[in-house]
Amino acid sequence: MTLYPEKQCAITGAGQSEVGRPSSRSALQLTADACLEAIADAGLKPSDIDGIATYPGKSSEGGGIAPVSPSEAATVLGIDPKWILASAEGFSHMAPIFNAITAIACGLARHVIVFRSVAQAQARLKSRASTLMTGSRNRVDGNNAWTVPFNALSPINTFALYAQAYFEKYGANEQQLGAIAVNNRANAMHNPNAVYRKPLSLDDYLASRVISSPLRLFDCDSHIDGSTAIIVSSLDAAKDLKNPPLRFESIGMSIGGLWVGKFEGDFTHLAADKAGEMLWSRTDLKPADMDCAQIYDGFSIHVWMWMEALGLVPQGEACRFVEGGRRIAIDGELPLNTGGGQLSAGRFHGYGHIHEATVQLWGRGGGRQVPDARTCIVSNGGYGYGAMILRRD
Ligand SMILES: CC(=O)SCCNC(=O)CCNC(=O)[C@H](O)C(C)(C)COP(=O)(O)OP(=O)(O)OC[C@H]1O[C@@H](n2cnc3c(N)ncnc32)[C@H](O)[C@@H]1OP(=O)(O)O
Repeated sequence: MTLYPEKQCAITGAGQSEVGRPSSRSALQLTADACLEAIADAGLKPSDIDGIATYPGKSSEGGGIAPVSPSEAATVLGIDPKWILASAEGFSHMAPIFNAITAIACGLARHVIVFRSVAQAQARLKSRASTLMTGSRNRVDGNNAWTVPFNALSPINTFALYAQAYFEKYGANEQQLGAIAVNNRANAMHNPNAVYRKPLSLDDYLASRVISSPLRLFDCDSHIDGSTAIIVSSLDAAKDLKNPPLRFESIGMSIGGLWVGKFEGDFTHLAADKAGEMLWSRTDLKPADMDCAQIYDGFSIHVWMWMEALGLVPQGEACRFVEGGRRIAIDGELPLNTGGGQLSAGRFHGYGHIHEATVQLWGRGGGRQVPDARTCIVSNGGYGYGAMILRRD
């Protein structure tokens, strides 16, 4: 019999700090704000939390990408966790959540707090180079050795290649890509925590500066300071809490394929399709059963590639599906990135998407609420890949 650890777990609380460009609060203060809000949202006390995890763990490289460790957070929260995940690299930014699920299913914890903090806006004030792939170093290694020597100093240079290849293979155009940015911004206007809330038209998009052809300013996510936290609880422990549990219906993960591997030389795919295959193999639900979708958007092109990898649309069809924005709007057939995504709400490394899934499933979306949303698919990552389906019964 197949065991599905995720089906024994649920999200029971969520919190998000203020989001700044930059914030006047330190990364640790922002983390405490988000975590305390999530704990209170679940109807728990800090002493109830017995596990803690973050992505990717504290980084000594600076750049504000991983400014707070689980032990620092545990200290300011006054919690005494029995299960701690100090470094969670691997299959995407969802790695600490999937690890928390495993720990809970094994009986090592009942309520795990998972947080993601970023201080990239503060870091950029100190050094414009801080968010380049080289950081402040003059040597690179690992995966960056495949790109940096060819002058691809920022992820945008890599993903611009993907966008160009997609345009050429599937006959897509910039108006279709612009539909992602315009849709996200329309939704962000109803999200008080989004960093960009000024109206954005397709003409504004087309008039914006090209950063790395064909990607423009509004195709890029934006560096921020902030923190998001969720509480992952055992289903058993979730039953008597404040919020209806948001069950993990299924999870999927994969890694590889960006630099070398299956799709080497094919810039129209991500290896995210393996995460999609795993996701759908663990549920009876189908893509058409999704009430909304929070799809990773480090750059707008990620959305097309993720939609196809998850089977939400056939390969090569995402560009036409999103065109004009009607089908992906809040009242469309697949409401997409309902909180503004990273393009308009800020670069939370996918944790904004997870937070927005909880907003929708708990009916907290106000002007951006999808009526009676009960299922939400969330995807995360552009180098390693994670996906999940959350549902409210
Ligand atoms: C797997 C992955 O996730 S890969 C994705 C990785 N993501 C990235 O690498 C981040 C990509 N984004 C960037 O590098 C930067 O945002 C850039 C290059 C697009 C823009 O940076 P800069 O040219 O330095 O612009 P700068 O940050 O000075 O901003 C100037 C103004 O432009 C506007 N602006 C900047 N970035 C954005 C954006 N992404 N969206 C909308 N408006 C923006 C804002 O009005 C900003 O003013 P503000 O600071 O008051 O908000």
